[in-house]
Amino acid sequence: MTLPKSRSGAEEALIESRGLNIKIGSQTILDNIDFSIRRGEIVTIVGPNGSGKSTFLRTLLGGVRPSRGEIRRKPGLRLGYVPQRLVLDASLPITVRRFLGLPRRVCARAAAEALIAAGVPDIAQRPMAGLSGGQFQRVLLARALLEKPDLLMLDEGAAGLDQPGAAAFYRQIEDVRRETGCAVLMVSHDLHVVMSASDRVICLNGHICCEGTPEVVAEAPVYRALFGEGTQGALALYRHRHDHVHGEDCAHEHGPKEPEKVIDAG
Ligand SMILES: Nc1ncnc2c1ncn2[C@@H]1O[C@H](COP(=O)(O)OP(=O)(O)OP(=O)(O)O)[C@@H](O)[C@H]1O
Repeated sequence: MTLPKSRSGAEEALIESRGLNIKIGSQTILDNIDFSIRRGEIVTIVGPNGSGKSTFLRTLLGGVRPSRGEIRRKPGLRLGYVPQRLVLDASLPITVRRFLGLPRRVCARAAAEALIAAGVPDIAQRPMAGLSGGQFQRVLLARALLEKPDLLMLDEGAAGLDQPGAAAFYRQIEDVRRETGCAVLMVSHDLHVVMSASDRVICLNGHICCEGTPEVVAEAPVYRALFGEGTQGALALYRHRHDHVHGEDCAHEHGPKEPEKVIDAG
């Protein structure tokens, strides 16, 4: 389905979901997800393991069919996707340049530009098997940028990188956003970085627990219940026992009713 033209003149969402419900077998993975993202926004989804983050991205990408609700895309929307993990056969003798041309051939110039935009201009002739974790992630980013995406989606794009590596990766994402104007939707566990690099954060746990600016979400009791206190920027992820009760309007409450101490996110 495509988005209708905006009557208000406000910028249309690139993609949005309304009342989205995803079931796999008899298990409800996601329920009642209302979401939208606009050009130039950086939105991060946080949530404990198994909370439905990847499933949500896959649903937006069209790989998972909603059981209920709808997804609407701006006509002609171009998506770029950096997957959570990609395992290449280490014995496969493939260079970065060749990898970027799979499964669709790309010209040398486009490949070079994508590598520059991803911050690794000099590695085109390097074997994929010899790349560091950070370089590998940037090649995946370059591959997503080849699509010239309106919306770049990253599923834990900085997974496996150390803190400085992850911070540098997210700075690169911000550069890409600034230079191309694309929107960015990312799943991340790097909460300390996320909190500084996002315009908006969505805390997911099968449903949207809270959302808003990083400052607002960091103060929300439900977020604190999920993620606890930070220790030198490395916040522990706790498996969430869903023991909080939402008020009628709490699912989309932007912030706590009473101010609380902001956790140390950084
Ligand atoms: N293809 C599938 N078949 C069965 N169950 C699935 C499938 N895909 C996801 N699930 C289940 O859906 C739930 C959400 O999984 P998902 O990968 O979306 O969570 P996540 O928040 O991205 O987790 P993580 O942080 O560990 O990557 C999990 O309970 C998972 O086991």
